[in-house]
Amino acid sequence: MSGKQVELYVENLDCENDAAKLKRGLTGTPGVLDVTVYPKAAKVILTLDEGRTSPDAVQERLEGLGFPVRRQRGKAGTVSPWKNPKVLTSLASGALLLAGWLVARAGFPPAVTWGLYLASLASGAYYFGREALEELMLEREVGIELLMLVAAVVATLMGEPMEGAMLAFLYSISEAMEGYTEQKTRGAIAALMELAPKVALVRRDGRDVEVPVEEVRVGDTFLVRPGEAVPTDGVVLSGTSSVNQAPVTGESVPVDKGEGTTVFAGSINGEGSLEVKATTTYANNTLARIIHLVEEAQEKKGESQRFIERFGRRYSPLVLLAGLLLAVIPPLLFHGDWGTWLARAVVFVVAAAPCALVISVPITLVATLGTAARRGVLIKGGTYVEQLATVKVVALDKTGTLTRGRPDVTDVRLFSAWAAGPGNTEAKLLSAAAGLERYSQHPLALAIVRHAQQAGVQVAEVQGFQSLTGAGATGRYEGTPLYVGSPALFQEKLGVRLDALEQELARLQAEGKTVVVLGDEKSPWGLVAIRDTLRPNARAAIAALHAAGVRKVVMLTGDNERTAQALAREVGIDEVHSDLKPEDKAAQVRELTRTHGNVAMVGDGVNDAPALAEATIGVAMGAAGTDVALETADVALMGDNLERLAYALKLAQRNHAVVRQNLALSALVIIVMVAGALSGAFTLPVVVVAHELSEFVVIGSGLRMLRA
Ligand SMILES: Nc1ncnc2c1ncn2[C@@H]1O[C@H](COP(=O)(O)OP(=O)(O)OP(=O)(O)O)[C@@H](O)[C@H]1O
Ligand SMILES: [Zn+2]
Repeated sequence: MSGKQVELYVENLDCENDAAKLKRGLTGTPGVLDVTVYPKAAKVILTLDEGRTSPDAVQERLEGLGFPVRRQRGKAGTVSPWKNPKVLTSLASGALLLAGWLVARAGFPPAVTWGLYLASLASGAYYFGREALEELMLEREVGIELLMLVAAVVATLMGEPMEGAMLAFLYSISEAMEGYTEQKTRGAIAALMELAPKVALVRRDGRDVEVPVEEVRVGDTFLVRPGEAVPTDGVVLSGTSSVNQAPVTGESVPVDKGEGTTVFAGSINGEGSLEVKATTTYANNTLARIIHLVEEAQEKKGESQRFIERFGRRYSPLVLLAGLLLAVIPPLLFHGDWGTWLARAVVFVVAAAPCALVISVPITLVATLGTAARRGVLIKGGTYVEQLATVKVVALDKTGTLTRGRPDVTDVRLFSAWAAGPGNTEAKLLSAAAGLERYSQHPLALAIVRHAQQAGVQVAEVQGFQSLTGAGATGRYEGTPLYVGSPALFQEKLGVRLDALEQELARLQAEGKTVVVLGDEKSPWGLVAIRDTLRPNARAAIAALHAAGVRKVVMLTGDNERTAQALAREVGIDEVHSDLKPEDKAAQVRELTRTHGNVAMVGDGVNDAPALAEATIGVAMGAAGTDVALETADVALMGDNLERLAYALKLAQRNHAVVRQNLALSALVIIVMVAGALSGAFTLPVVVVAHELSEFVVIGSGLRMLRA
């Protein structure tokens, strides 16, 4: 059964409890086939059977459940806290608490004071109390909310209504704060969408008309004037300009754009005017996809978060049980005073509640993922952040990763024996080589075809083209089989000797050039040397990786040893593995993982897909233009800058440090407070305040990851 997918952003959805409630509310609604809730993004993705329901009906249902639909994404960060019901009930609770206290001091009868305190308790506990009970009854789980509710109610029953009310008020305000900060943190990424303009100047019937960006269709031509932002992704039809694409790639150095180049939504045009053909709709542009992927990543918990959640699920019931035993055992067995021990039990339950512990990981992670994305590094979930922090080896593909992947022919040499034949010229060699290579997508093939065309050579007709993966290609030229490929293909597979040009070959390879041989089954015709330029900052990027604590930077390539070594020396690579087939690359990655630990593999996905899949973390570079890389990589560097990987490693290490500090701090606070509670040194107000303070400190500390 297939249905229509609808993506909705809703208000008031800010934690797992809300998510569970929303899911319960919608599941079973007629026509709703599937519900996926993204609490951190405040987003719901629904699959609807349109025959039985409509998006409007579902919106109404959501409104009824207390989750009204927001009109636009990206508004998350701008939602006013004064409209949030959790904030409002909490503030009411505070006001009533204050009133109760004032009234008590003014000497009003206790009934009035009690009334105000009880109202404060009810208002403060309205949301978390309901959550506590729903969790208990529907999911059979004891949550922190229940610990707090029980403590507040028991304190009140013991004749301390002010303490009960204060607990409810402080806990509710910290909950509201937590929800609000999380919303704001994740809003930071959705706000990127605001960078794309609201209207586009589209050419319709020969005139330029302003239309809302949502109405731009694929294939439309739109105009981007100097200084304007690009409304959606497209290919430049005419004009030249330098464009700042920082929202997408995180790099504010302007990039030159001209006919045939790609521009991304949200980029800021420089001095020139560009005419662009839209390649995506507004909803599907790269910026929107980045936001979507980050929102998904923010839901994907890392190992440590899952561990803490599991721990929390077992720990909270134990706290409640221990509190119960604490209240009854000493009085029953050791003649303790009932009142004293009940009070201590209440203090203990609050002291031991693991609020700060539970929040420390997710808040930090949400901030880290958002910050990384704004700097052009898309990390697909908590697990990868954790693994990035402990990367030991970085493996790099050569073509397209260390080099630009747009090689050029530098030298052509003929074998004298072949050149002695009638009509055997460089032009004929190039014509035949280009005839074969025009069927191949390999960067080397493109270089050869381009060179032949520039030399004004007629490209020959070749039949029966066949690609020999990782070695070259073959086809029939003037009736005989012809081969183009690596020297190894000729020497080992075909048994053709290359002696006459052996020295020349070695010299070219030592210069870092890739040498391709052309020849038939009996004799070689000539050599074509091709050089790909190294990326300008490759050397700096590799130094940065070492500085970030990477033990080994390794090159994995299908090219020959000499060429690979020459390039590796130029950029400071530690180890080279050459002449690798795609499956050999994967095997190398496995071996590196076994001997050193976590391996990050950077590649372009052309002949290294198996290796990318095998690595702990598969990293794609220049992912902004290529959909597949963006979707399949574990970490996507949006721009073409390898230095961003070192940035990602450092960011992950900082995330790791902040999480560790947070966990240590919250554990320490719990230990001190529990000790104080058991010994009777701390009263309820003391632990409540300390508890909430520690939570604020942890949130504030996690938010440090927003700046990096
Ligand atoms: N279409 C082709 N034309 C000429 N030579 C080819 C072709 N395809 C492969 N080869 C030869 O086979 C070798 C290995 O190719 P492969 O695609 O595995 O790796 P690569 O492009 O050299 O480098 P990397 O593995 O770093 O991407 C090339 O260096 C080249 O010598
Ligand atoms: Zn708390």
